[in-house]
Amino acid sequence: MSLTHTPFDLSLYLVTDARLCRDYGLERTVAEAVEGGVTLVQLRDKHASDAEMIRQAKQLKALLAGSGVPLIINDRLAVALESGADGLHVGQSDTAVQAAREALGDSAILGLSINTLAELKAAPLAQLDYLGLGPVFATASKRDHASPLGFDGLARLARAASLPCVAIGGLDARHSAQVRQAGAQGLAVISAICGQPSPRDAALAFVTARKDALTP
Ligand SMILES: Cc1ncc(COP(=O)(O)OP(=O)(O)O)c(N)n1
Ligand SMILES: Cc1nc(C(=O)O)sc1CCOP(=O)(O)O
Ligand SMILES: [Mg+2]
Repeated sequence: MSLTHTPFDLSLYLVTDARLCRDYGLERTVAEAVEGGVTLVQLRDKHASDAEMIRQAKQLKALLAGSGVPLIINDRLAVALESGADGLHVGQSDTAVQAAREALGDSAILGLSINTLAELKAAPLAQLDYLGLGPVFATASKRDHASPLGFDGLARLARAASLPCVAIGGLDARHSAQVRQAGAQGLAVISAICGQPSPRDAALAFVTARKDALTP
């Protein structure tokens, strides 16, 4: 199947946590992070109702208009459908990929979390646009996360994957080069941006690290 989805760039993928943003607030965090160089945003909120998340998603969609940065919804298919977001990210215990693809259509960006080669083997890759590989390291940002992969485990998964991959879990700008050497296209982060004194500078640090890694 050939998917005709919205273009997206996995280089620096911000996954939000409104509680972690504290006084700075979700919208200001996202706006500044995009100024700093975030290329994709995922609205993730384990506490909000669907209605609240739809409201937040619509606000973020308006804020991102014209930036070229797509908005992805974590877990909730109904929110993705109702809010006009650009896509959905599901985990192994969320809505099945096939059902999500059928509901969202071919233009939506659809991502799946992967922690093991068995999960990768079982994944319906033709229905997907990207894979989230993690956690690379243990992290306080996700309760009951799976076993950390380290860079070797990340490389094993990225090598075996035939889709673009983004690494997630315990990452900061210092890990940019190693993540790319392991074969992932980019880094997905929560706490390295949300709750930082300047989300803009925090995002910029990833961009600088990437440029440094590319400079001979
Ligand atoms: C880019 C990206 N990768 C992985 C995840 C984790 O998804 P999931 O396993 O469903 O866990 P929750 O985020 O729902 O707690 C992600 N959200 N984004
Ligand atoms: C949302 C999420 N998913 C993970 C996975 O392994 O699938 S790790 C994670 C949390 C990432 O947050 P931080 O950048 O603060 O470590
Ligand atoms: Mg999930």
